[in-house]
Amino acid sequence: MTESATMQMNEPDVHFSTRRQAGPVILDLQNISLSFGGVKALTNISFDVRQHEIRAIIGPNGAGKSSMLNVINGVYRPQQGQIVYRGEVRGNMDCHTAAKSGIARTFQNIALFKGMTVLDNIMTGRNLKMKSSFLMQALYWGPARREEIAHRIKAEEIIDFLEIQAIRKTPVGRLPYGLQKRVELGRALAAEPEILLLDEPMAGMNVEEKQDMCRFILDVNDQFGTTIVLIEHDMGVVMDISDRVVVLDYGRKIGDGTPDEVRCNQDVINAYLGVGCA
Ligand SMILES: Nc1ncnc2c1ncn2[C@@H]1O[C@H](COP(=O)(O)OP(=O)(O)OP(=O)(O)O)[C@@H](O)[C@H]1O
Repeated sequence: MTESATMQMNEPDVHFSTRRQAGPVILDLQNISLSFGGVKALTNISFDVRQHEIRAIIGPNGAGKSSMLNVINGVYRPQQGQIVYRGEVRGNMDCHTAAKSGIARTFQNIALFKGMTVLDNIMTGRNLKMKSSFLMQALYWGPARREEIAHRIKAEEIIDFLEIQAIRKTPVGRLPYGLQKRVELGRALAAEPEILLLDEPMAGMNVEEKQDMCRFILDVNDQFGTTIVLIEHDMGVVMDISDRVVVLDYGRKIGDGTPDEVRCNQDVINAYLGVGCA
């Protein structure tokens, strides 16, 4: 554990302008730079995420938001900088290890098994929690059977929580887009993550679907205590549900603060928002 990280973990709770009580820093991104050949996707980006907060990443197309999520969940390895997670400097971590350590995510384009039912898709989110060997699972024998039942109960709890009982046996490919997004959230929740990364959870949704998704995100945060990092282009949603917002533009950080602070930041207005806070 680094000295600075230790100090951060011991910091008292912080109360943001909105309703939540945020805890100590759980994730600290320090001077992250990432390039793809000559393309600089991220340049010297630093920001932190506190336990139990909802942290938004916003910015124009190509700003580096998805790349940042991919750095956090180990898909991309930055050429520079370091990540401190739960007080420890994280070495080279692949996405499997990141998932095992409590980081789950959803994707900009839905990544579900379209031919499988809602229940089976959510069950795939339990894979990392399964302890039985492949052989025991194949034979569906003894402990494997008991384990499978326990995982199914957990999946059913998530289905109840997300109010999708009526479609639990429906193949995902037959569902409207908004419900598919909800199932994808369910699959991520099935891993019981400590940090949930949501890449444009409201994209392509109508107003009613967005309201539902907002409610579920707030409920996940509130009832499970899950820390949430989300990318979203709907500024009404971002300003409404986030505790703090980090703003990227051309791979650089141009703003960081509460929704009110970011809304009134002239660099952010010029690069992205267009209109001020007056
Ligand atoms: N795998 C990759 N290979 C090469 N270039 C990439 C790769 N991934 C991202 N980039 C480039 O990095 C930059 C940042 O892209 P990124 O997708 O992170 O932005 P974004 O803010 O998420 O954009 P959007 O809002 O459009 O999803 C862009 O110039 C993009 O073309």
